[in-house]
Amino acid sequence: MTYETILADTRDGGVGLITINRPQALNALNSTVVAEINTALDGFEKDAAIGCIVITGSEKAFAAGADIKEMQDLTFPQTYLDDFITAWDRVAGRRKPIIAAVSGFALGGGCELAMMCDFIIASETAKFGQPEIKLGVLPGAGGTQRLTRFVGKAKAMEMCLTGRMMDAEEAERSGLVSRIVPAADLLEDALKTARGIAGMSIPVAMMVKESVNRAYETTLAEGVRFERRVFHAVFATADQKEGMSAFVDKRKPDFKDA
Ligand SMILES: CC(C)=CC(=O)SCCNC(=O)CCNC(=O)[C@H](O)C(C)(C)COP(=O)(O)OP(=O)(O)OC[C@H]1O[C@@H](n2cnc3c(N)ncnc32)[C@H](O)[C@@H]1OP(=O)(O)O
Repeated sequence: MTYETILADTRDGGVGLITINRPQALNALNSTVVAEINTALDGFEKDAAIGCIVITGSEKAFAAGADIKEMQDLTFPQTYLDDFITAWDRVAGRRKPIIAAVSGFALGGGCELAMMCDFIIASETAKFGQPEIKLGVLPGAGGTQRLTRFVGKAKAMEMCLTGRMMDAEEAERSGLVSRIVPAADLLEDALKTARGIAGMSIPVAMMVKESVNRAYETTLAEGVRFERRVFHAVFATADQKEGMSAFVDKRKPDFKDA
């Protein structure tokens, strides 16, 4: 796995890029890769220059799931005592926006990792699926819950019960991915999108992420109340003054993340 910081140019913000790189196993996610992703994310979250993160894989595979060879001999006490898979949840708990740039297979834990990100940009070759049932298990990194929220019960149930894959078009139609781009443009498109987000006020982008995520966790009334409190709070930031002044002055805003 590699990760790098792409520093800000004059207008846009800095982006953290994580590339899953285990080609011999179609980027299957073993515990080392998951630990490396978390280490990279820890660094990006602490780095004030980074405003958005992109996680990607290769053209053939974003990730073909959790590493089956690592899991095959595990016993119940081992999974229970080690709290197997729970380390993956740290991706979903991150505060800075994360984009998944998906080409090729995003299966099992690969699909679950993509769904833990804030949105998915897919190449036209992307294939999503939760095939765990074919291995005699079920999705264990949130797939039954997140897929259902993205695509609804009927499709999620069918995919989890049959292991059928969904292509990029169906995934876009169903609300799993935000956009489809040509495979050759995927990374540049995701990085451009990430740079744009990183060029906003970073604390405000984080508040947007937190507020949208509330929609998944609470009632509409509670969610709207939360949004209203956060909305009032942004008027205490210099970035609100800068953003609105820049609009009135017909110039580009220069956010200070303050
Ligand atoms: C998160 C939790 C709790 C669970 C999971 O994620 S369970 C895993 C879910 N994923 C899968 O079941 C997908 C398994 N992979 C496949 O079905 C196929 O590899 C494929 C359809 C994605 C691609 O098939 P293809 O014929 O193009 O390639 P293969 O020859 O099958 O694979 C190449 C190479 O990669 C190894 N590989 C692929 N996926 C995994 C995986 N998830 N874990 C470990 N290794 C994987 C595959 O064994 C082969 O390696 P060898 O050449 O050494 O046999």
